[in-house]
Amino acid sequence: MMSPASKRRSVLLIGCGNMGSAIALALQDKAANLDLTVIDPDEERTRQVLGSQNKIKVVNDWAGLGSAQFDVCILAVKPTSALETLVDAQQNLQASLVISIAAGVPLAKLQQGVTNRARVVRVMPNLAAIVRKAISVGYADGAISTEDRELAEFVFGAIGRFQWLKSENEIDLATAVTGSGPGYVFSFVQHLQHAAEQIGFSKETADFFARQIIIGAAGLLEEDLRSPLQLKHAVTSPHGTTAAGLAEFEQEQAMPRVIRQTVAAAAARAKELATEQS
Ligand SMILES: NC(=O)C1=CN([C@@H]2O[C@H](COP(=O)(O)OP(=O)(O)OC[C@H]3O[C@@H](n4cnc5c(N)ncnc54)[C@H](O)[C@@H]3O)[C@@H](O)[C@H]2O)C=CC1
Ligand SMILES: O=C(O)[C@@H]1CCC=N1
Repeated sequence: MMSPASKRRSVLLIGCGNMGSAIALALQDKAANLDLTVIDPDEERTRQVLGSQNKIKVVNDWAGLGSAQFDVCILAVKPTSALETLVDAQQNLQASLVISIAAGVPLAKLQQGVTNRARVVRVMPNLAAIVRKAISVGYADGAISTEDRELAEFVFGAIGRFQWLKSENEIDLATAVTGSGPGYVFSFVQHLQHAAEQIGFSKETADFFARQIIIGAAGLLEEDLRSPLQLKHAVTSPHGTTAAGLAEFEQEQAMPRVIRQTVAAAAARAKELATEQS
């Protein structure tokens, strides 16, 4: 079998917002064998975000696609319009692997909008796709072919790391961790910045500090083999400043409870989204 990287394929990306644009730009850079078409009603913003130095074709309605057929379709619209959009696209997706990144929209629902139910995959990436450091998780049912699995791995490999999950339930749970996770981290940075301002630093300095702390810590998590716990111990001198700070931060009713409740609330919302769709 030819590897996904060695065969020329056409890709239709539906929806070019935060995630769609990140995926389109990564595919353009990293997957030279893919011919990319993007459809989004906001053509002007789409052209602006994608820039002009590429071969991506942009259209703003289905008529712009004519009778073109695509090997792969990536569905990157809001969950509420996922099925309706797939139905609209159906005539152009007769031979497509369809990959939906819409949070919470069940596989069974997506399958209602396609002609070949065996060729639908759910993937949950995250916003770090913009810098090609996403973690994406995927789920497909047993009917999916090995070739389609490899194709999905290839496409999402362009934006970072990829892992298959064993059940559809897991993809909704992962959405609350990996999909939403960058949002929790940005909230942490935002509040760290505010705290630095409160003890006297200017907004600009506090912003610089808060960002660099995360960038430095992320670099350690990427390059240093120690566990997060070991790294934490390396920062924390006995009776020192970090120990004093962590004594507040790690109180059971403080950060540990907040993180647990945050992830549980997001997971509950992912489940609700699934029922809203069915
Ligand atoms: N933002 C994030 O961090 C993540 C989002 N997701 C999922 O990705 C999907 C997109 O999210 P975002 O990119 O944040 O949303 P967004 O609102 O930034 O982008 C949606 C895009 O779809 C376009 N659109 C609307 N109707 C359309 C149609 N009928 N045909 C083609 N394009 C249409 C809009 O003009 C917009 O550009 C959602 O389903 C979300 O659950 C998944 C992982 C992470
Ligand atoms: O907040 C959301 O619903 C989407 C899914 C994961 C990240 N953003």
